[in-house]
Amino acid sequence: MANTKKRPKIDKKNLIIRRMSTYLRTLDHLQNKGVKVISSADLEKIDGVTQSLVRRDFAEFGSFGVRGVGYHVPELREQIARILGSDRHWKVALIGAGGLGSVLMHSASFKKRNLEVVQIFDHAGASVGTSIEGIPVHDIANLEQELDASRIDLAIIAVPPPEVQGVIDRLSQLGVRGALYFASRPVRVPENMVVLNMDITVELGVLTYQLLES
Ligand SMILES: NC(=O)c1ccc[n+]([C@@H]2O[C@H](COP(=O)([O-])OP(=O)(O)OC[C@H]3O[C@@H](n4cnc5c(N)ncnc54)[C@H](O)[C@@H]3O)[C@@H](O)[C@H]2O)c1
Repeated sequence: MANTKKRPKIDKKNLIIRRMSTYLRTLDHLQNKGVKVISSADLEKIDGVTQSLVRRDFAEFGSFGVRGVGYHVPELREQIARILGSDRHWKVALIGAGGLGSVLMHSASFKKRNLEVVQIFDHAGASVGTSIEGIPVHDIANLEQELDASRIDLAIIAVPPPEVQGVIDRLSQLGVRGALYFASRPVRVPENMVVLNMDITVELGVLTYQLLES
């Protein structure tokens, strides 16, 4: 039997932060190109949102921009960076220095958001004893002895899927408050942590939902 239940609109409040992060990426790009002022119409063209949604998103956090003039790029960039916490310095532990971990270490993404990897852990026998971008790779067996929980704000977890939960639980015990992992599987999130997942299968589900709606 066909499901007649109304399908909720996808733009729920929890997506605002995600869009704010997207606007910040755009503003970085515009600032690098020397653009000084933009309108919500410009953001609409670049980020695929409506002008009214841009304005509503900003209104959640205060009043930005000047009516009839638009948004001053450096100022708006600074305001959004402050909202997202990207204006402060975050210390990161990278767990898993294989293919993805190495790519992330060499990418500009961390620097763009003021993230600094200060410790790296992997399995003995893999890259332990080497260093990436000048950061030595430590043995995950010694995590409890060597992870400096007072210095680490969050962890990036790039280990094989079956290993992710164990790593999250150990980080939680050590008092690490946040983690991002990439495996395509759910995890139990400890109460003292914020855990996010980047998974292409999830994004594809969101995309196909939106295609059904459009
Ligand atoms: N979301 C995506 O689009 C995407 C893309 C690529 C990979 N991934 C996921 O990212 C993760 C890493 O993938 P990869 O290609 O870098 O794999 P990889 O096998 O190249 O690297 C994994 C690394 O983790 C280390 N490791 C294994 N168990 C560990 C543990 N308990 N503690 C610390 N280190 C450990 C291994 O020694 C290895 O160096 C996987 O979960 C994979 O599914 C996701």
